[in-house]
Amino acid sequence: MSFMQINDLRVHYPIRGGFFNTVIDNVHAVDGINLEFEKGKAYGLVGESGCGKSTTGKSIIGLEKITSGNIIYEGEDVTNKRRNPNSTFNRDIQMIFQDANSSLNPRKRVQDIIAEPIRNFLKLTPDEEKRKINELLAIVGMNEDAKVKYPHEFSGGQKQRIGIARAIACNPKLIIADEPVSALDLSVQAQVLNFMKDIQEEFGLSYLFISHDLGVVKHMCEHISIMYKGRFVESGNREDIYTNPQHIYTKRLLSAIPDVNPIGRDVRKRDRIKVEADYVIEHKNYYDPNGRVFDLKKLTDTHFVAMSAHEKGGM
Ligand SMILES: Nc1ncnc2c1ncn2[C@@H]1O[C@H](COP(=O)(O)OP(=O)(O)OP(=O)(O)O)[C@@H](O)[C@H]1O
Repeated sequence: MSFMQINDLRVHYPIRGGFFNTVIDNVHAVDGINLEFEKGKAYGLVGESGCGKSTTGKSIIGLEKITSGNIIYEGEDVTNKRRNPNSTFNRDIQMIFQDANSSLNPRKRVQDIIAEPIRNFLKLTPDEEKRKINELLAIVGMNEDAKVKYPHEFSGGQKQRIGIARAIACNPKLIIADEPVSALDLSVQAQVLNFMKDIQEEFGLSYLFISHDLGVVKHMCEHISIMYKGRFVESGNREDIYTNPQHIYTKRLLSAIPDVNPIGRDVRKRDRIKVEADYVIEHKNYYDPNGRVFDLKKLTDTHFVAMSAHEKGGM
């Protein structure tokens, strides 16, 4: 049973121009996506730069204005209530960002950064608040000494842990993690990801994990949506997406993952090209009205959009 549903979400940014600076067009950053969140599950959002991943995350939490669509949280339409700082929705849905530097106030000590949501939502006594902050620091594997320090005194991985401590302070249901590890060294990435998995299990958290890295998403998420130009071209569970991708764009993303095992690399590459080619031949009639079989290399963005629209029954 899902606790939150995102229905036909669209976020369009106006493009202004001309002498009177009027709206001449719109960027369809998010263009009709649907998502459902169940307790304790991790959902991945993958796609190349500019496809609309961050806009999706930010619009869910209320940092971007929604053009149309709605967000239903625990049975209630919260689309126009997301910005209310004291709402249950604001407490239960938290976000962590790629750049921990800019999401932690450099002028505040760690204890005040972590205390922010606690003061807003939990109304604890000063002693209870201290205990809570110590507890949270212990959960994210940090020493109590960290409390009186400022963000610049920590490494990237530690800053991300502080951001996570703040995010989990009020027992959220969902954490939207926008590229949380891509600014970190590989070894630190693994530590933070594993730690995020641990707290997911411990607290029954759900994640919306935004990344351009299919390897990271495979490690973290059981359900994955592949995004292209503001739409989902394919959604499914991890096994389906990685072993039996249906959409050519997914196949292309997967084939772009560097293959670390040299044995059989050429065979795998040939197999991938063959599945792409089969797909193209099978679907040639709707993206090529003349019935021509396209050369894979000549496929353009327009074809991908046409294919995804067709798969949704739109063409
Ligand atoms: N405030 C804005 N005004 C106008 N266009 C915007 C705005 N924010 C984002 N866009 C555009 O919306 C599209 C989606 O941007 P978004 O940041 O969501 O992509 P993304 O998939 O998260 O990319 P990346 O992985 O590079 O962060 C892009 O074309 C971007 O240029």
